[in-house]
Amino acid sequence: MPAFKTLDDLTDIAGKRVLVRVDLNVPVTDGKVSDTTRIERVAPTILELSEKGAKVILLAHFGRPKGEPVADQSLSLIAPAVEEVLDQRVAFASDCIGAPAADAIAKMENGDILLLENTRFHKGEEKNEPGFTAELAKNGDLYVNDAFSAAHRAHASTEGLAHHLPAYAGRTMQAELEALEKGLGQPTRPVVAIVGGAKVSTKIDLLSNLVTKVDALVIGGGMANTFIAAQGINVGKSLCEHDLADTARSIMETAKTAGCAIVLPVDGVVAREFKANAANETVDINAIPADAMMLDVGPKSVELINGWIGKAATLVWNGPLGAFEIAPFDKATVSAALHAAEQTRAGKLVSVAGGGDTVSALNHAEVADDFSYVSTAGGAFLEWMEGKELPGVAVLTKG
Ligand SMILES: Nc1ncnc2c1ncn2[C@@H]1O[C@H](COP(=O)(O)OP(=O)(O)OP(=O)(O)O)[C@@H](O)[C@H]1O
Ligand SMILES: O=C(O)[C@H](O)COP(=O)(O)O
Repeated sequence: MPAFKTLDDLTDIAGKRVLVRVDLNVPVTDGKVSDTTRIERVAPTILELSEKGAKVILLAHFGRPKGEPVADQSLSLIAPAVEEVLDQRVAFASDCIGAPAADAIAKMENGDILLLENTRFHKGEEKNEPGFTAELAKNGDLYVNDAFSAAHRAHASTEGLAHHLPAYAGRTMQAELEALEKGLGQPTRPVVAIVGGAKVSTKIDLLSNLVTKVDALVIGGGMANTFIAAQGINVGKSLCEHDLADTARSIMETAKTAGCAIVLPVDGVVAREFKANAANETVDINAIPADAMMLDVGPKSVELINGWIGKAATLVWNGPLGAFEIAPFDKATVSAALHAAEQTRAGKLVSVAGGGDTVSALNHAEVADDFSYVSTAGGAFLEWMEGKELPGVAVLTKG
């Protein structure tokens, strides 16, 4: 375990302004939070600080707004869900720096909770700009980072602030690292990783290292399309990063050298519209129509994937196999989740899954409680798995 200060070291904090970085990047459907797991996980830290009389000021990002305010990425949309989970009033400030933040903080009483607007509405956040970080730091006396799932980002609110204020790990940060170390510190082989989802460009690079650590890498979801296209197969209108074809090919080469099997879909469920119950058909991977998109892996692929889950002693999973939010494109994810849960219950598998939507998919399949461990982190979890130093964790250990 990294040596950092925790909430146990924060005793006399009544009246102190504590900036708490949390991850509120939660799944939203039709404007409503569809999975509150990430909020539930940070609730203990928020409530403990509030009970100790601190003024609890929440910092978070939501989506990828590129340094400009975007209405549907405002944290005001998430605030009601935070209030509901905490069962406490949560005030909201329309900016994370400047007068809106300062005014809202000035009104706080001891124990109050305030949520500041999306940190990514400012370019300085992702650039970890000293000027922006100093503006954020003005609003606090202490800094607590409880956003393990954003700890792979060296941003102002996840890394920079720890250089300005006395810094502490929150309860979830602590618990995630302990649980991952326990479950995956020395994994029993064979280790099978499933990587799917939609964040292709930010996750694909991680795979070249991951294939040297695991025995098989199953690629599904939007991630698979880039690999399929890299083999010269037409993926029609599927989510695909064609300019990452070389990266995909090089990952497959690295995997071959490392003796890691790469498992790609052999069939897919395609549709012309990205919506629930869209007309769909199951096709061979070589027969994706030019005007259609693959929204789920097909039944033959599911059989293949479940076979690999059956062979695994340890399963590491980030990213759904399809667009599980819209029926019937949840079938592959649900089937693999049920199989992994069954193997885990039978004591044959250590199953660790992580990621905002991945957790939501496991909840949808009603098996989250059957997995050995469910992390809130997706990208951060994969980077941890690679053995990479996470900037948001490393900075907390610097004293
Ligand atoms: N074939 C596909 N086409 C389009 N979208 C897909 C496809 N397969 C999965 N997805 C989408 O991927 C999204 C989840 O991907 P993502 O990489 O964000 O996973 P995650 O578990 O949330 O990880 P993280 O916590 O790192 O964000 C879901 O919204 C799902 O609809
Ligand atoms: O959802 C996540 O994995 C974290 O909140 C990080 O989000 P990001 O990939 O947009 O940095």
